[in-house]
Amino acid sequence: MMIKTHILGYPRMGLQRELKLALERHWRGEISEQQLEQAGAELRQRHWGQQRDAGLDFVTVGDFAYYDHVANHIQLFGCEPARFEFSGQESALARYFTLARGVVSEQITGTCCNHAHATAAGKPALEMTKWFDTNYHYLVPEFDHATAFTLASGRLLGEVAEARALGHAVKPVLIGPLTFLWLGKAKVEGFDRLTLLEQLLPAYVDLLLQLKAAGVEWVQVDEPILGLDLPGSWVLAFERAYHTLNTAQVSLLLATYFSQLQDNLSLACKLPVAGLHIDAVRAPEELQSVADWLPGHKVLSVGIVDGRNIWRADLDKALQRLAPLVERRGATLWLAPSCSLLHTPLRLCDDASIDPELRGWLAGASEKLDELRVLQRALNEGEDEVAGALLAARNAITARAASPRVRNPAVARRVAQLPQDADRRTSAFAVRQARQKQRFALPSFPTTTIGSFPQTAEIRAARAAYKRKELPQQGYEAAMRKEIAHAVQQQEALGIDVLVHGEAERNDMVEYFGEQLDGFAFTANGWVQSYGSRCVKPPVLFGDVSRRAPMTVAWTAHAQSLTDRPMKGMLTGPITILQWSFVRDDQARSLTAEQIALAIRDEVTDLEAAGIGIIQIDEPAIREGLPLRRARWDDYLKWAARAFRISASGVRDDTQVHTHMCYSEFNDILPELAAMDADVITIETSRSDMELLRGFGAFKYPNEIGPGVYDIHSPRVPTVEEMVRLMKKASEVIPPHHLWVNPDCGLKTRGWPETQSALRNMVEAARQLRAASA
Ligand SMILES: CN1c2c(nc(N)[nH]c2=O)NC[C@@H]1CNc1ccc(C(=O)N[C@@H](CCC(=O)N[C@@H](CCC(=O)N[C@@H](CCC(=O)O)C(=O)O)C(=O)O)C(=O)O)cc1
Ligand SMILES: N[C@@H](CCS)C(=O)O
Ligand SMILES: [Zn+2]
Repeated sequence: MMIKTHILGYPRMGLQRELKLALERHWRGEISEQQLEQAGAELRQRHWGQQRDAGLDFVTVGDFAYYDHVANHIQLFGCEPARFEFSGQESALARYFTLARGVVSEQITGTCCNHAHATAAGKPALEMTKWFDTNYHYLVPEFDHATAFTLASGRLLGEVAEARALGHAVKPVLIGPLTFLWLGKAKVEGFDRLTLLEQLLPAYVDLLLQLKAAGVEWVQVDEPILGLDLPGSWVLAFERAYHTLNTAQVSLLLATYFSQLQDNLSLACKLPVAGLHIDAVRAPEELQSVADWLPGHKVLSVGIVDGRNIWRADLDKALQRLAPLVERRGATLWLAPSCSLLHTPLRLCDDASIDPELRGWLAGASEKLDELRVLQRALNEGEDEVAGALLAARNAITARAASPRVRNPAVARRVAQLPQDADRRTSAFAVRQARQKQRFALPSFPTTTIGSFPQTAEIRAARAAYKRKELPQQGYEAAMRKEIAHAVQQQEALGIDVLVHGEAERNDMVEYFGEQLDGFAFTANGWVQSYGSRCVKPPVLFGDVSRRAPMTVAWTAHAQSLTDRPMKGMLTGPITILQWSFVRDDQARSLTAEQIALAIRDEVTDLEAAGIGIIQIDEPAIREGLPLRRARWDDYLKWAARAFRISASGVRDDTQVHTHMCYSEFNDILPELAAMDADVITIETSRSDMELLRGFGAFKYPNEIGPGVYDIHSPRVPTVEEMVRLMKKASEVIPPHHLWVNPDCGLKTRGWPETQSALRNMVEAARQLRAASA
């Protein structure tokens, strides 16, 4: 009996973000396609080597992407949207980057977010959206009646050959046909993309046959949508689809992850595939049922190591859970992380920013490979053979559980003693609104921005020099104050009503707060891809959270001292901090959220005491945190809204609380957004042409709203007319005296030239709206 190990996918960027650097150099024209391909090949080779060295039975091929793996499938199956009008002369890689980044017709110099969403005469990139409940964004395939599929790219087969030439046993990974169609978007209203399945399947069969001819035995086919509440027609389509794929006679490992199979469990077990992978971390309760239902000759791949978090695995517990399966299934049992390791940092064991004690509690992707190896050897050779490794893991788990660093009795007391009404403002919105109108005397259609201004190369370089200790603290702070003064001066010159300090001092909105809160640690190289070449370093939330000292007050008060206009304090909310961090798994997320909320509440009240009258608490990740299964929504939304209210409710009636949300659909959670009771909500709406606001109007959203009037993802400067048009559209569904005028989101990925021009037009649009409504 030999139990096998494998992974569903591995991080792509490299420890020093080598792929990001190579990509951005290529986009700037500094290195050729060939040089970029060379950098990609080196990373793949290194990462496959790590998988082999860890004793995995296969290396996984097809998880690598120069931008996004969904985009890879668009090329693989030849369904690049016709609207890009490729001439046929472009290289495949050039077309790929055009899909990903669009074509900007008006080239404006300055930093760019690397992704052009909407351009007037250029070609908008494919839309980006969240990959299930992660902070990874994929490129959305576009489907219509004319979409056709064919096996069009040799890249995957090329990578398979590359890995085999290096002597690896290879298991390619594909997104399954149903998940691929589900993730796409119908370009024509009413078009049912499921109708494309029959045409898509032959392309998959073609590919599987070629993989087989290339010597491949197993292919992993990811169908994570089996963990969603699917319409009946999609559920029914699975059987048909997999009967067709089975004709290629390759062993298929159907991979599900992130959620519970529930109603789809027996379907997943019955499909004509050779094996099934399940996420035993997110759905531990289903392991037994799957083991019962899955025929004994099929492989059961158990996702036993958490692929979504960075805690060292409890190997004793894992072995206990696996023991009955080993007895029953023997060699048809495989072990794996719960999902692709794309969502974890590559390596943490030697990260210089984390102290050795804490480091011993963590496992990045490469350490998770080692955990799999220990489990495999314990089961195949006996626990004695890995007694040392098991003991080390046990000691780490015990040390973490017993560590005084994890518990702070003062935090526990404060949470326990929190009055029930700590999440309520003193007065109802109407009373607050009247007091705030009196205090700020803002014009109708007041203008503001969402917080960040361009993170220029100079800002990043100053921070890098400060971190390397080449620039003393004083020098760094002086440089940031200069940036703030510049931002204030720009906004005053433009005539914006409510100013922001610009967030120059923040590396990332979540990492910045994590660095300043007790209970968090932060990494030097714990990068995780967010989209394309953009990465984040999620902080590690390991213990009870509390605020050591005010975090933003000095910067905000300084900014306020430079202007007579209201300066908006800028904070990140508890749910977004929770969602974009690696969070402790030893207590409920709701409790952790409450602790963060209290820390933010202290900052809010300190800002108020420092004379800041308007405070924004960003919650862009509130929707992303929604459980994938609807039955679990209510519980989450209840505690998430309460955590937000706790953070926001310590202030007077005449202090105005804003919140901001982006990257999401909100219409299905409007009552809960209203229950957050922010005085003003600014939201991303321009890409939906204000359609998103219809829901807010129909629901009679009670408080004030700033619907974004322009998409900040593009350097394109919006015209006054189009912003006036959007606001007029907004006025049809929202009472005009409730409306604010602002961009969709922060401007950190933009350059100053286009920012100035866009905001100038935005202020002029507000002026025209006021004149028209006077
Ligand atoms: C709003 N979004 C965010 C999400 N998640 C977050 N955690 N934060 C977000 O803001 N999710 C949804 C969206 C979209 N996602 C992103 C994610 C990432 C970026 C982005 O621009 N990332 C930057 C890295 C940001 C950062 O941490 N910067 C640091 C380090 C800068 C650096 O690379 N320094 C160099 C030296 C530079 C020099 O010398 O000039 C170095 O250390 O080598 C900092 O500012 O200090 C990225 O580049 O990927 C955007 C949207
Ligand atoms: N205040 C943040 C919100 C991003 S969602 C910013 O402006 O970048
Ligand atoms: Zn935003």
